[in-house]
Amino acid sequence: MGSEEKPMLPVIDFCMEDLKPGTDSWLSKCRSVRQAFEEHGCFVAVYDKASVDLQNGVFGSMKELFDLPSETKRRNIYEGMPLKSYVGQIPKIPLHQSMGIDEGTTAEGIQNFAQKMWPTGNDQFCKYIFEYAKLAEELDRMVARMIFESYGVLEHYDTYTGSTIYLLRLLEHKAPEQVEPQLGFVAHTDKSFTTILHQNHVNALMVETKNGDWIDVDFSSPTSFVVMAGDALMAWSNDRIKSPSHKVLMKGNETRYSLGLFAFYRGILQVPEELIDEQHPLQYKPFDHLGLLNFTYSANMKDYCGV
Ligand SMILES: O=C(O)CCC(=O)C(=O)O
Ligand SMILES: [Fe+2]
Repeated sequence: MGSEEKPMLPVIDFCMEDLKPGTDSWLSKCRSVRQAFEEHGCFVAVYDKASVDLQNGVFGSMKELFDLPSETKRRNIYEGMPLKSYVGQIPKIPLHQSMGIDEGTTAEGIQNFAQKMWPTGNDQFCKYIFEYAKLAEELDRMVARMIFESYGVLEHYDTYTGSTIYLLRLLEHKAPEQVEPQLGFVAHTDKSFTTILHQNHVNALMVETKNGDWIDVDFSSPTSFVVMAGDALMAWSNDRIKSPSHKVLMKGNETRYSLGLFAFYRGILQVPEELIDEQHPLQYKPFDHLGLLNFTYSANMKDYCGV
């Protein structure tokens, strides 16, 4: 009994009306968030703030973007910064295309990006992407507060959020060319502090567990978001939280659109004293988080700032 059950990520509900700091439900969510991060490095958040109009608008806008000619999409270039630039037509992962939007939660950042793609502007695109980014940012802030609070270092939270910048990545994965599942995006860990993922109804994300199994993540519901720990949260937490390896494996015959909101700290991050003890000796030197943006997906945190 139960042995055939598929492994699943923890699901944490953020929809409650009274989810406010100081309440009992808030404290219990803080504990759930910490536990999910420590056990899996990620979880599915249920967050019902996106209207049907916003959902349709976001995924419709993404289709319009990725349907642009390759020469146009290549205008989104940041020299030496693979996380921000246009990625596409890569022989190893032909189904994958992605675009980064720098300062992706600001109207200006989104408008600058849209200007590169549509020289006469695209108000609809900007409206929907901005509205979505704000909502994902709100969820990220709430999770960040819960992380700081659950480790007893809430006083660092304001400094942290005051210095966060967000990179928004828009991704398209085409259906596989054959019947067999095909890799959409290679296994990697994120370089962010936290990442918020959202997608259309097409599931394809897989996350590696601590014992090396791969879990299929179902977040096909419009109210589901994946919250994932990046390498910077792993280092900040002194390895209490591990950034999980994840990849995209495409099946079926539909195009998948997904969005990743990556939180980066502008400045030096370091392990709080409270998180260092005999069982958890210091693992990382203070590090410049934005410096990680220049690294590729294969960069290793221990090489960057291990003690
Ligand atoms: O498309 C997804 O769900 C995951 C994308 C991802 O892992 C990334 O952009 O870092
Ligand atoms: Fe990722």
